Amino acid sequence: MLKLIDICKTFNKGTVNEKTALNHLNLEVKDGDFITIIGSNGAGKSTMFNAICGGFYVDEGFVELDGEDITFLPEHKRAKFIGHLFQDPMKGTAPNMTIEENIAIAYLRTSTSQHAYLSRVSKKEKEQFRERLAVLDMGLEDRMKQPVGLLSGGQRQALTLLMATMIPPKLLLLDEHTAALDPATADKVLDLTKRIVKEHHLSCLMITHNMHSALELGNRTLMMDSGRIILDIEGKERECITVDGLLEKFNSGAGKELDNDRILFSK
Ligand SMILES: Nc1ncnc2c1ncn2[C@@H]1O[C@H](COP(=O)(O)OP(=O)(O)OP(=O)(O)O)[C@@H](O)[C@H]1O
Repeated sequence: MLKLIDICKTFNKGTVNEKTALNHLNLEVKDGDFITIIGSNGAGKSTMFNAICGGFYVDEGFVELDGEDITFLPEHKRAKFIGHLFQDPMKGTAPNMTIEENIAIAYLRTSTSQHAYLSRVSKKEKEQFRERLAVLDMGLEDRMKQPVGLLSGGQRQALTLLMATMIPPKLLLLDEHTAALDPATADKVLDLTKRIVKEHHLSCLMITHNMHSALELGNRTLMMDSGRIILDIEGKERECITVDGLLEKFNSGAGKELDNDRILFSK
């Protein structure tokens, strides 16, 4: 459903700070794929997500989604069908607006109606928001009139996930979305992620620095280095591989040892 074809992206071209972040990268995501992504520091993982969601236009190559060329579609238009979560729980929600208003904005995001105003969200729709919030099991359904800025990082990340999937996106991008949370909260948000992805049969790409999560979640794992995908495993090969085996594959694919301490600590 998603195709990245020969994508190149270089930052600060022609200066001493020139950096090739994506180097002829190719990827084909099948409908319903839940892909975990792991890689060295500065491998280009977040840049690949930006290429997909339109954070910038790529220098070379094409981005196709469901057969449509979206290479030059602006980010705000792609946001109608691509959900994107970041490591920072403060991103993705408006802190001074209430939980209810934030959800309403997410709900109206895909609307093409000229009358899609917050004030037009009906009582019945608000009741649906409440039901969805209750599923998070964080008591947020009783705090709908409170500003989002009062929530903890974990509550905010769970809410952002709910908002990104309120109207199921064609593609969900998760950029280390649990990395800033304490372990117990991170587990809760990961569980929720699994449930939501399964419930809506979403196609999902998730960057993680946790090698166990990379192998346990989803159906396919990519490893990246120097702007390229150096390993792409699924099926039996993925089922049988251990964390050490994955590291060995990285070393032989990249021709060097993995330099990401956060990943190595999670081993
Ligand atoms: N806007 C930018 N301007 C200049 N250089 C950038 C920009 N964004 C990314 N880079 C550089 O491109 C390279 C790839 O960065 P990217 O953030 O995609 O890596 P990553 O794999 O997500 O890394 P990490 O795991 O360390 O977060 C890095 O060298 C980074 O410094």
